[in-house]
Amino acid sequence: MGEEEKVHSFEEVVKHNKKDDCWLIISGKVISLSFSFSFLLLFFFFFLCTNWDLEIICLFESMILKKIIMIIGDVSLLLILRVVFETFNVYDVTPFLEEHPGGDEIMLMSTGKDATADFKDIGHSNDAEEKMKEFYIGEIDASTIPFKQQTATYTANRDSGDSSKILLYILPLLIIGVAFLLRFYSKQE
Ligand code: HEM
Repeated sequence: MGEEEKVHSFEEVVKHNKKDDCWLIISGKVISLSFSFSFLLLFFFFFLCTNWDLEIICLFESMILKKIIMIIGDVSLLLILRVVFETFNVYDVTPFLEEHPGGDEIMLMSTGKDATADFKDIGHSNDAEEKMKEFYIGEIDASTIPFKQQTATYTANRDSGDSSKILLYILPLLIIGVAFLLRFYSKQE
């Protein structure tokens, strides 16, 4: 690894697209915790429902319904802290071009964009993933990725972002909707 590990801009990375200077962007996994405000709100909603004796929110007469609401509250507590694991790593593969079993041309074609899909589609072995580490020179600053690149070539990342958005916003709304339905029916009983 010739370079010092650092955060690179997208603009800088795409310039390294030649045989004697070749950098690749491949996403990797790091474990970090992120805080979900919507699940915190959800937890407080169910906490109040089950623990406070307020007439307006404590309308669940049935014990089974109360238990269900308590479980949903506990699950939302667990989801307040989310594990996020995606980072865009930069690799200086210049010294490896000649010896790459797939050839140098294919590597050069993967420069200037997110090469994660290219790398994964080949079905590289664990040894290849170990080898990658030798060429790691830092991460890419996500805010420097142009919008077009983010939508066109950062598909894998965008998809995982969409699914986490569904989990973060639609799921709490659905759960609250179900809670109100349960409350409505338990009132009628
Ligand atoms: C740091 C980046 C990369 C490293 C360290 C790497 C390493 C390797 C290694 C060790 C192999 C031998 C087979 C294996 O062990 O899986 C291989 C094969 C191959 N790689 Fe890569 N590779 C990298 C990036 C890429 C990229 C971006 C492409 C673009 C599509 C690519 C395409 C191929 C192909 C086509 C083969 C041949 C597969 C075969 O013949 O079955 N590689 N690579």
